[in-house]
Amino acid sequence: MRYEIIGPMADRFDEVLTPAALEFLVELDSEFAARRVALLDTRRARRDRYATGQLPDFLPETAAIRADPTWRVAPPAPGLLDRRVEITGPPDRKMTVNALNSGARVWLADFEDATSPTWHNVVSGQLNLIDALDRRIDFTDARGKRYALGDELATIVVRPRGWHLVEKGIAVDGRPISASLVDFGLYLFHCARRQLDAGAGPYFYLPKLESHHEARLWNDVFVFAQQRLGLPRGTIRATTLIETITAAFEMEEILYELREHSAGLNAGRWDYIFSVIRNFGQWSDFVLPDRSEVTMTVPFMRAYTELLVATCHRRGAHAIGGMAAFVPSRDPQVNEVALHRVRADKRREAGDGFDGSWVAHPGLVATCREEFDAVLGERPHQLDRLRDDVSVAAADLLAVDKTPGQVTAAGVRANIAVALRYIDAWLGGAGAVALWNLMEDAATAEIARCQVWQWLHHGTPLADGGCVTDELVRSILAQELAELVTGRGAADRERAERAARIVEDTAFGEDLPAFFTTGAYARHLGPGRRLAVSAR
Ligand SMILES: CC(=O)SCCNC(=O)CCNC(=O)[C@H](O)C(C)(C)COP(=O)(O)OP(=O)(O)OC[C@H]1O[C@@H](n2cnc3c(N)ncnc32)[C@H](O)[C@@H]1OP(=O)(O)O
Ligand SMILES: O=CC(=O)O
Ligand SMILES: [Mg+2]
Repeated sequence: MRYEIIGPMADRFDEVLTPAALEFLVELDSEFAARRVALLDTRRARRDRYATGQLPDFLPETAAIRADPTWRVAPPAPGLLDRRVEITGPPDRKMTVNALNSGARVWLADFEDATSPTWHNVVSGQLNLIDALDRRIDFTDARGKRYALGDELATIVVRPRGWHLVEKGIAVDGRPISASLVDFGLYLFHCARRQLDAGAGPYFYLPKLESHHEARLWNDVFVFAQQRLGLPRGTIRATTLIETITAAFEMEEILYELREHSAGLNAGRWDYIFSVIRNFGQWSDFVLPDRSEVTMTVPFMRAYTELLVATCHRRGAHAIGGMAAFVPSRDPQVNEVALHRVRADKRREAGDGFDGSWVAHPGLVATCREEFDAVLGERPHQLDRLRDDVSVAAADLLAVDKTPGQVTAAGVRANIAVALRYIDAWLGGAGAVALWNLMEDAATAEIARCQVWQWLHHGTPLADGGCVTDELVRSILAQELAELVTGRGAADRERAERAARIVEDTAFGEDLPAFFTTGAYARHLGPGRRLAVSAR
């Protein structure tokens, strides 16, 4: 197999893209590429079945795994025992320093939802991780502000991109390589030994899995990679995000597949909501109200998080909470509301038995810590809280029609505005942005554009009169675009127009594309030379 670097080489990229590291990626690709493609086909077939009215259920063929009370996941690895606060964010240079110094126990260095997968972001993110581990990342910015690592740093956990994405910057035999394998492989290759020398290990978060077969693929990747790099089996640890409705039916099986390498499960709420719409959006009893109304306390979300905690603790695995989207604001009143909402979210999670949770911003670390301290005290986790009281049936996970709330004209406009502005930022290289005091990333933007599609598809009535029509959404998009481009130069205006076309293509059409990122990446991001990329 022959590899080729398609992306341009910038300063120090050769330290990441070494011949040995690239050979390792090629080995991973040749071993696992075909299985990845087959699993993506299975995803499509499953979605097609849901389109004909079938609904998911717990799997009969894995009942024995669920019924067997004896198995447990591996004990927590060094640096992952106490995870009461985890901060997330893209591994850009400044945020790497800020996240590691934030006081959180863990930093999720994110190549997925929070990163726009430009070639520069992908390679420089890896470089920043190497530099952070070598303590070579200190710098002074243009304003003269100095960034330097402190003494107490968060444990690094890397989230590679999901199985659906490819990386055009590296071609193997003329085709783009799996983005998951690039992010995982480069980090493991360069940083596993560095992490072990520092008393931790190579740790990962696994995003957007849809089944235990996909967990098995990751486990096989881990076994192969450890053997190839001479790392003892079980060195790698991975927390799996349960952020698709189909994975919620296979939580126990996912832990089982990864049990030698598992570090628990995380309730990835935003992608979870997105996956419900993606899979069942065409059914009228799955129409959701305004995005702001789909909170963690509505019945189908509550069922999923309760099941997640109970499942994890039965198997000795950490249960990690999700992301409240409110970010601090410079406006004191807005800030007070944001902190209050984040506190309520973390209090509920700690009370429900989660062992820790996520924050999006350093200004939220203390709030999350206080709520978990109040429940955990000196204990590093609450794995002993078995939640035998929890009983969740398939119908509870699918009780989307019990979600209270309405669809309003303001909700339609908010979704269009968020989708447009987020995609515009993403095309510009920013994978996470604060919009109207909320953190927006690929997962939250996917909800926004899918809800528009869903409401259009159903001609959903609006609480304030009228209903969602093609005319309405197009006129809102035109207004929002006009507002966005006001005062912009030609290049930025053109980028916003491209973003608007992506919104049209992925939210206003007959069919609902599974992800906006796949098609938008194929057409608009990544290195200049075009490789054939299918928008799966
Ligand atoms: C659905 C999911 O998957 S959730 C997980 C994925 N999403 C994320 O990880 C989003 C993470 N959060 C962020 O990216 C940011 O907080 C944003 C984009 C939402 C807001 O960032 P900003 O607009 O820079 O916020 P703000 O101006 O308040 O930041 C203040 C300081 O905190 C830093 N900061 C903010 N968020 C983070 C973070 N998550 N990690 C590290 N540093 C951060 C900023 O860099 C800035 O640093 P400076 O004072 O040295 O310049
Ligand atoms: O990745 C997290 C989510 O909520 O999506
Ligand atoms: Mg997600």
